[in-house]
Amino acid sequence: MSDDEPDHELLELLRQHMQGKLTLNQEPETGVLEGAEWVYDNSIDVALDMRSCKNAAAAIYAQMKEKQYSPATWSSHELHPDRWELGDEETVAFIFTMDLLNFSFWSEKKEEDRFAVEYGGKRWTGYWSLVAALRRALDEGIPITDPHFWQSEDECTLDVLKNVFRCSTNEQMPLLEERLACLREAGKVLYEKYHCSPIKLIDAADGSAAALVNLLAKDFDCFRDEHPFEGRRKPIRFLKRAQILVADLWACFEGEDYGEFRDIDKITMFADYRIPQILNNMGCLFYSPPLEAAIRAKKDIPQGGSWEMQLRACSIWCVELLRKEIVRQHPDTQINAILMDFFLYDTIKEMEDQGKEVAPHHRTRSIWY
Ligand SMILES: Nc1nc2c(c(CN[C@H]3C=C[C@H](O)[C@@H]3O)cn2[C@@H]2O[C@H](COP(=O)(O)O)[C@@H](O)[C@H]2O)c(=O)[nH]1
Repeated sequence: MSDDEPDHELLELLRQHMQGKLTLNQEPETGVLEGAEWVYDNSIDVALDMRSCKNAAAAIYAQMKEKQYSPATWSSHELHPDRWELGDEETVAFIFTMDLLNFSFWSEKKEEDRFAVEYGGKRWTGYWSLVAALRRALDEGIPITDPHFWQSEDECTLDVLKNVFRCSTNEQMPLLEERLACLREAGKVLYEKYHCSPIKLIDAADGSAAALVNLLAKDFDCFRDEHPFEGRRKPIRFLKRAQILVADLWACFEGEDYGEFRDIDKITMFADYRIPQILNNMGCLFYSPPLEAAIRAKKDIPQGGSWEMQLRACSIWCVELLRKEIVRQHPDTQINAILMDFFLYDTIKEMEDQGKEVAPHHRTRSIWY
């Protein structure tokens, strides 16, 4: 083709693009933010206070800077492995197992009677009791992070899991049967689709955080945290444990190797029962009187109900608005929704440890968070 001849192929591509017909290899999206905004726009029992959000954004930024929050903060927690301690493969297996079971630790018992795990000379409750129990099992030679073990109905039994989660009080780890079902399903899916290896699953996402979240939601029932909401055609996607799994990999590996994701900033806050609590405490999130009364009375808030969906979605949207405000005030910041979430979770836990008076978190018993 001589220089003065038009490149018809390029012109055709351009024409298709101008007509919106050209779909370049578009990066995947999880749809979590879109769903959260939709529910926020249609919420009547949960709302945001924009003045408090503006003040909170400045306070969160200042405290995160002061505490130097970064991906490395994750491994600084005593029970979290850093990537060198267990080696890459076992670290990935540990994080996958942890976030497969990372749900519903709250208890109505008094502090001394609630489920707790003794490990490393300390008493661990809540999320940390899970991490401590997994470490203790590995120390005792129980292959609790091995998908082959999870599949075995002879080896990985409810009694074995009761032993893994044994504790010194008379309260059992909540939803133990459901946790066993998660392990069993994950073992089966990993065997059928990923050569029994979480690393093969990560490789299949080809460096995209959104793709990995979508793969987890597509292939594993127990990660498919999406639910219908009043009149909306598509389910609302929270994908909390799928997202926190990607976030924990990113943080533990500090954005390298099995933690390297080019679109990590697409991960949102993780819709659990702690972040709504601290957002409410900060005045950012507030409730209709009946919902406020139900939460303060520690009433059961049914999973999938309108109240619970509004709580989770509006919390995601609130953190997104806080993040945008922080970026507006500090355009060069590395702070993303993951680090904000980690900070908010750690903060509410510190406030509780210090005995600070905070309103209760909402009570929903579910495998999703
Ligand atoms: N949104 C959000 N939810 C989180 C975490 C974590 C722990 N992440 C660690 C990793 C890095 C951070 O720095 C943390 O040290 C647990 N959870 C959820 O909370 C609940 C447990 O509460 P409690 O029973 O009080 O321990 C339960 O639903 C659990 O899934 C988080 O980070 N964000």
